[in-house]
Amino acid sequence: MGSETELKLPIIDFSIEYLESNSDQWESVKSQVHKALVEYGCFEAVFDKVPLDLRKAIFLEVEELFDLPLQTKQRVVSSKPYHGYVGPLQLYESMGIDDVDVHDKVESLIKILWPQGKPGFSKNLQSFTEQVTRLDQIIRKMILESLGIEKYMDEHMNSTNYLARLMKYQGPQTNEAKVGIREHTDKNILTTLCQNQIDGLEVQTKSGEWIKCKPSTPNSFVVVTGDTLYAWTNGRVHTPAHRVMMSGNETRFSIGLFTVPKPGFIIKAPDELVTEEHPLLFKPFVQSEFMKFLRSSESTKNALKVYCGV
Ligand SMILES: O=C(O)CCC(=O)C(=O)O
Ligand SMILES: [Fe+2]
Repeated sequence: MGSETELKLPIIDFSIEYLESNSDQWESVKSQVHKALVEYGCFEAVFDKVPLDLRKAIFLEVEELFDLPLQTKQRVVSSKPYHGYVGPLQLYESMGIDDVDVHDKVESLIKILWPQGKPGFSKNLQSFTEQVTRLDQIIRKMILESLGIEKYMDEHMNSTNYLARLMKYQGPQTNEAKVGIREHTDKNILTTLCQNQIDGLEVQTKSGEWIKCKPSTPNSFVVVTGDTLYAWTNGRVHTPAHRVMMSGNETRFSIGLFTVPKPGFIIKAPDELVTEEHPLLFKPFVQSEFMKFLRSSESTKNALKVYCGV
């Protein structure tokens, strides 16, 4: 019998003591990031700056959070889609935490869920966020450098906020795969995902095959680009469709850190990336307005093109 080779995401190692700009290591990792994002819009990042006991602790706390009564979770509301509490849907529920890198914002959310406070969770979430935002910033710096648009670095870095989303997917109690979160592209800039030991994330290649993500180390994260990065780079990086498929009995938890443009910030491809060979793909747009459009439109497929395609 011929054995099918399983498709795998590129694996990029960021576990280097000092990943300094301009060092040989930096240049090597940068070119791997560039290649992976052009080809897949996605890769596995090995990053050992989040200690494993911190990961373990935070996932236990995420589990506790979802075990709170539904009425308590539903107190976390937001007018923005996928911010605040979402669910419970068939297998899925999630809790969005806006500005997760801003201590007071996190504290006020925790007060809603645990009026008596939850110091362990607050501290762990802060340490986790500090490290994962570092990884996000290294990757974004590498993206801008590899596209030759370093002059926009400060403007770009200052134009974003961080949303964290804690997610729970119930096992469907059958070996038949069931949809946990349906196929979509992310609408933000960059997403960094980490999961408990239960797999389920699948990423589609440009040729339409699905890659089942099986993180190769306990220190792994999956990094996915969003439509806004695709638009801002005028199509230089791919933005992949992805979904979560669940089977079996076990519950999957994941944490996503989403880099989101600040409300009102105009996404406009740098002149350097608009050429005869690469004509402008999207008119300048405000991501928060696009999100409102998405909410009112029927289909999310090619939504950005429908909204502001040239
Ligand atoms: O849970 C995951 O691993 C993926 C979640 C996801 O794709 C999303 O929230 O946009
Ligand atoms: Fe996603």
